[in-house]
Amino acid sequence: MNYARFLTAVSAARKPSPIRMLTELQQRSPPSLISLAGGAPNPNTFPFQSASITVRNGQTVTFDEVTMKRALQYSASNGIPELLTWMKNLQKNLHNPPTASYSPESGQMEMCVTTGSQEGLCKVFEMLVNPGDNVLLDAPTYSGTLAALQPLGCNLINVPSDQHGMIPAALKEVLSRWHPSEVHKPGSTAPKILYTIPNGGNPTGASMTAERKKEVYELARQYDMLIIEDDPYYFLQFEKPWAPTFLSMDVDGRIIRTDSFSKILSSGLRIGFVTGPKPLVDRVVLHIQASTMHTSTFTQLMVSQLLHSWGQEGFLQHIDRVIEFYRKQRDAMISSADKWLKGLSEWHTPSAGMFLWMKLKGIADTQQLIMEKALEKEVLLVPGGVFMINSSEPCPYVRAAFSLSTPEQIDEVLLFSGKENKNTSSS
Ligand SMILES: Cc1ncc(COP(=O)(O)O)c(CNc2cc3ccccc3n(O)c2=O)c1O
Repeated sequence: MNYARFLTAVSAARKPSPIRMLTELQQRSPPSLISLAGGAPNPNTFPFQSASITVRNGQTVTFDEVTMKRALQYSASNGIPELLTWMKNLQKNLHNPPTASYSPESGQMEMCVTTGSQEGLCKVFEMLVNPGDNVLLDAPTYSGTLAALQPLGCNLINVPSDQHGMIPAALKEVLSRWHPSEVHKPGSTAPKILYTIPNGGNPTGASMTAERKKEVYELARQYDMLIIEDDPYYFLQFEKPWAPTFLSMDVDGRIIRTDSFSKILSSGLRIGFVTGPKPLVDRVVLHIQASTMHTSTFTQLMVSQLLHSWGQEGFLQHIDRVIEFYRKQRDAMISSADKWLKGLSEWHTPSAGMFLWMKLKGIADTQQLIMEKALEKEVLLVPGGVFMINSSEPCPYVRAAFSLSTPEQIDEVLLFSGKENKNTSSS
């Protein structure tokens, strides 16, 4: 893979921060090292002394005075070593990426910690997307992705999808405007990246089949595209075996995967990961060096201590409990939709994630219904327009999240939606 062709001029111009390199050198050195280098503050001046966090299973995550001083100090831009190592072992165990054994220049699997996968997405887009670039994605899509991509001045091209994710034949049709042999020609406008949410899609709840992933991957090979696999709902797949990921089939080193702990450990701790070819992940880290410097050391250490005490088995047992919770929530929402919205609305039952994507019949655009009538009744849903590439286009869909409300509250909202739908479509 020639990774240079994918980089923006800004990303290509990034250089290692000398001061960050010194900090990381110091942190890798024995305590006997006397450093007058780093401008790190003296942790003895910090007011925080120790911490003990109670875990629901009765364990505690403890920061004694020595650990607390480390937790409150600067750390490496790519993430604290013990968390990175733990996550790399998990990725290898779950996805067995072909790139794990590649040489660095050939796209060896590399990872970095990011402040939520949102930071990872934002930095990956800013690394790859120039104004005027054609970018492929399946809309409707996560509004945070649109918020990160659209200001870059790129041209978003929608690839049709359905409840099983992106449709490979549709992707082939979109790509037929270009010839594979011409994508490397100077001035070629062929798309270089494709973005998708393969499991429990936001907002549609769609999950991509393994077969479709293989076909999409082969088309990415033909046209030498990178695939951004944004997968925060991977651990919220209700049925096993979990779908094979693009990372698991990445023989070329063309997958950039973003993972998140937000839906399984904590959304407020802001812990995400970018996994991808070393030449590209290293560029994201250079951007982190010059922006946030690193994700909070405190939260990384807190999560790392928990994960090391759980081990992968304990982590996956926790995931099973989380899946059971969201499966019950999903079932409650579907049961209420069947009761109150049959004939008035259309939907597909999601097999992962936390969203139900409903088309309200007889309503051209849900914006007014949601933002005025629903709010009057103290009901909040998301009008589907916010997930579309052109948010001003009328959209008959709403996104309903089954993550926070109780089954009783979900039933109340869908009862309201049914009544409103009847009134609106009969008026
Ligand atoms: C597909 C996809 N990719 C990346 C992210 C970012 O997750 P991170 O790891 O926490 O940074 C997300 C998070 N999605 C949402 C977040 C959110 C936060 C406050 C309020 C509302 C929110 N709604 O509605 C969301 O959908 C996502 O769905």
